[in-house]
Amino acid sequence: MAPGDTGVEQPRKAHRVAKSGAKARKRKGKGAAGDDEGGERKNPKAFAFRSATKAKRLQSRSAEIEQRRLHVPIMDRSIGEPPPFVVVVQGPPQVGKSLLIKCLVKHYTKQNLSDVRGPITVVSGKSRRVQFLECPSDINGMIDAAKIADLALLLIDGSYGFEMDTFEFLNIMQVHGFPKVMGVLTHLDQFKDVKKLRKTKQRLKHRFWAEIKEGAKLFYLSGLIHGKYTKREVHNLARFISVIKPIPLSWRMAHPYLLADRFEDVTSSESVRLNRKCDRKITLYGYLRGCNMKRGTKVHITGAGDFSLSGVTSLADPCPLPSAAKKRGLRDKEKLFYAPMSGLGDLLYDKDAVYININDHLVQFSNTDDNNASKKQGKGNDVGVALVKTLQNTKYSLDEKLDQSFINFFGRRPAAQSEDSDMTGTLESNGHSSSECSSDSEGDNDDDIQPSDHGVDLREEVEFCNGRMRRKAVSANFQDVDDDDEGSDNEDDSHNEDSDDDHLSEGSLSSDGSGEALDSDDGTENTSKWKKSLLARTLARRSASLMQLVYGQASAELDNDSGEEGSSDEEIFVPKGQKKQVKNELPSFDDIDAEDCSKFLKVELRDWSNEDLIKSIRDRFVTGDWSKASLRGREVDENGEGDEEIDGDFEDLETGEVHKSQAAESAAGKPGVHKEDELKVEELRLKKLALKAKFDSEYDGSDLSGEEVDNEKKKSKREQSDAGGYFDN
Ligand SMILES: Nc1nc2c(ncn2[C@@H]2O[C@H](COP(=O)(O)OP(=O)(O)OP(=O)(O)O)[C@@H](O)[C@H]2O)c(=O)[nH]1
Repeated sequence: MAPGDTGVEQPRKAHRVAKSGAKARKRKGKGAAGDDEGGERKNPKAFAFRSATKAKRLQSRSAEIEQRRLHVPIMDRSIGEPPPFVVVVQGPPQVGKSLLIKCLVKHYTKQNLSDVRGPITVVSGKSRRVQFLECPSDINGMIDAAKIADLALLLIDGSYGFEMDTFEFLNIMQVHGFPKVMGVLTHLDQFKDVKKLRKTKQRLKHRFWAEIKEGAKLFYLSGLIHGKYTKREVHNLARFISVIKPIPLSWRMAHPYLLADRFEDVTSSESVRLNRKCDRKITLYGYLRGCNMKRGTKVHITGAGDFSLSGVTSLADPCPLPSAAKKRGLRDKEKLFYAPMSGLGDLLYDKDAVYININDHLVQFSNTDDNNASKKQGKGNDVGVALVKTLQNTKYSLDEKLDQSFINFFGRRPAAQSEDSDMTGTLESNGHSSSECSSDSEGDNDDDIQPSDHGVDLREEVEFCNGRMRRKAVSANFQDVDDDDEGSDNEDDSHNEDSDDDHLSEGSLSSDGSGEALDSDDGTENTSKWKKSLLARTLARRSASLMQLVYGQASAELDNDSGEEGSSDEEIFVPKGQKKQVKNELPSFDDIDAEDCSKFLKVELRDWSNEDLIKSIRDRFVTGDWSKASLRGREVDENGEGDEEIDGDFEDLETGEVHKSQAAESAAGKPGVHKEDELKVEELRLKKLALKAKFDSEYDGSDLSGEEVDNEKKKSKREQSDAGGYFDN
């Protein structure tokens, strides 16, 4: 029977303070320390600094703490669970990006990923999720990835060295707010010599530090075991990824953005059937980052433009944190990953449907079976069967294909051929053969490599290595012995006059290959030299203007245009407003498509700091001289542009003021001079009208008949007589 059941409360023992043992000793120790503190307070001189260096260090430390305290605090506006941490895996082609993501996913989730497609979300800890994204190897993909990266893993092929892709990505990241960056060296198993490996590691590390910062993290993946990176190395890397703290970037925190991990076309099939090119409705799914997104706001989809948002809905978290996930039953496993594009995941609850995902490798497609069968048949494959199968597989008819195709009259990339020829040139001049290119950067140089503090001299070297084009990034400060020797040999042949700092950039064989004379002014421009080749390549990619190819330079046309404008005789035949159109070839602000504000239109703006320009419009305001403007209006009138009488006397009904017209006032002053002017103008006008009539009589389709001309003449005479009467008064 339990004692509580008796209903009588047992008396509890009072606590007795221990007088001996560990606790008592501890208590005693505390007391002694207190005495010491007291002693320190009693005799402060005894505890003063004895070393000046130590004092300085302590002072600077306290100053640093104080400064940090004074910094503007960063507001954390996130509500609830934070969205997954975006890890962008970037590197040149075939460096091992997909393999690294697969290994990391395996480490976190114990799942084998067959294909890396789209963002992959995994739970990396009790309160942390990570979203892996493979960065495409093209510039546009890099720009998109840099915008959302919280951590960038820069993969570098250790056996080859740095490639231009890495530097391009670093540069792009600098523009979009630099996230955390970690380097990962791969392909290190291709080194046979341990000493060489050590030297290369050291060299690449210092090069990496010079580019990012002293002490930046660089991981080494020493090789593959069963086609995967070693568990230990992946484990270490995963731990670093799990503990890294993202840098809060103010711009990102103030703007809502979303990395879509799934999208669906929800356009009704009927409207698609009626018009294949109809406006589609797309639903995008993803974790919202930054701040809240409002309905009706415009969203920019990278690479597609601006669109209006018709609605935002919050859905259940597809990859909840272990703490937040509610188990529905014992059979419910914790979902530790979410990768709909890669075919990972099971059940998916949507706004209006539930999806069951089955991994691609578990699904038996009849198509795949056919392919396998045809593969098995090998060379003895029946041609007829293959032909029929290809016909069955045809997606578009010939007409549709013809509709989509275009005929290329002129080469779209005229510089591409030259680029290729330059590449071969580079290959020859460098003397690298495809077999040796993987190990050409190694040497037995024992000198210590010192990272430079300022701009690093960088040049691009295009090579063909293992059957593919690679853009090696070579820098003067971090070159090894082999490269130095070869480089100096080549340079001795061709460039003898180069200075220490500039010889590498001068001797560089960039991919644009135009033999451009690079600036050799000072070391500060060194970092931007490689970007020139980037610009040249972009320009080369730009399609040629058909107009320019047929009619020559546009500048000549412009000259002609301006010449035509000068001739006053022909002005008369230009329809009203047409001249203006020709002049304003550039679109004005009114023409800008409000829907797509992502397009940048070059609009000619006037320089309003110019005094003369300001004076020229002064009279257009209420405070200006309106009498002049009215005169101007009349002149225009007299030139045959309009019939309305603008000027004249009028009385301001509000103030009761009577305004006299300029003409009337001037008539009172100097009537003779004005009369002469008027006559001259009238003469000119008649002359022009006569010319116009002559022109009209020559062409049948003219709008102005002879009768109209007569009417015009009569009208002008009447006006003249009116004016005369006016002056006579
Ligand atoms: N020997 C060796 N091979 C590696 C290493 N890392 C990757 N590979 C191999 O390199 C090849 C390319 O790997 P991927 O992961 O497909 O490279 P990737 O960067 O995703 O390639 P792309 O997506 O085409 O840009 C694979 O066959 C890998 O097995 C490494 O450290 N050592």
